[in-house]
Amino acid sequence: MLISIVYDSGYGRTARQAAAVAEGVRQVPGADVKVIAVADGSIPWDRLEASDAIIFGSPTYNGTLSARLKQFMEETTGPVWRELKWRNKLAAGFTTSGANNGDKLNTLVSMALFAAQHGMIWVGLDLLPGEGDDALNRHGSWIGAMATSLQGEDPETAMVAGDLKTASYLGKRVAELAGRLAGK
Ligand SMILES: Cc1cc2nc3c(=O)[nH]c(=O)nc-3n(C[C@H](O)[C@H](O)[C@H](O)COP(=O)(O)O)c2cc1C
Repeated sequence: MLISIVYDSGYGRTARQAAAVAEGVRQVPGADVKVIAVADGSIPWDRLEASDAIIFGSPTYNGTLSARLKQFMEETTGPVWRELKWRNKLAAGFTTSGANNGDKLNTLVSMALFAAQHGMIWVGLDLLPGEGDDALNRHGSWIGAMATSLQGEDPETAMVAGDLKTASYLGKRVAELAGRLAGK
């Protein structure tokens, strides 16, 4: 099955989270993942239409999606939404913020609502809250994968191990469910 990850990242942290999601997808036999940075310009609409699942990622800026991910969402209106081309695809989301809370729930809610408006099927996390920096789902989020980056550090060291594991877990979960839906 085809899994696409569409994300934005101003300073490289969400890009690391996106890479972790992709690594999780790759753990599932038969999963083909493409990572698409909206900042790269042209959106591969055909690939997205062919995808079984699309996973959205954004930094939390001002308590919501980055402007570039929002721009991408608005651009789907003509080529995708008018014909509900993404109907019944799986969707999921991830975000990183600077503060532990940082209002990042709102970012994931915005993604889930966007997916609902496209007739997509939202996949959250099935992980009980974990404790400690190495733990899966240390933020106790059900709606999607959250990360809190260490401010003032390079992207290579800014991400917390448990948050990257959680991102990978989400990617694997989406790929496994996409496989089940496809009867594989
Ligand atoms: C314009 C802007 C707005 C931000 N707003 C928030 C916010 O509302 N809450 C928060 O916790 N962090 C906020 N941050 C911090 C970023 O979420 C954090 O640095 C994140 O890791 C950036 O991800 P990126 O490297 O993928 O851009 C903001 C950063 C910027 C540049």
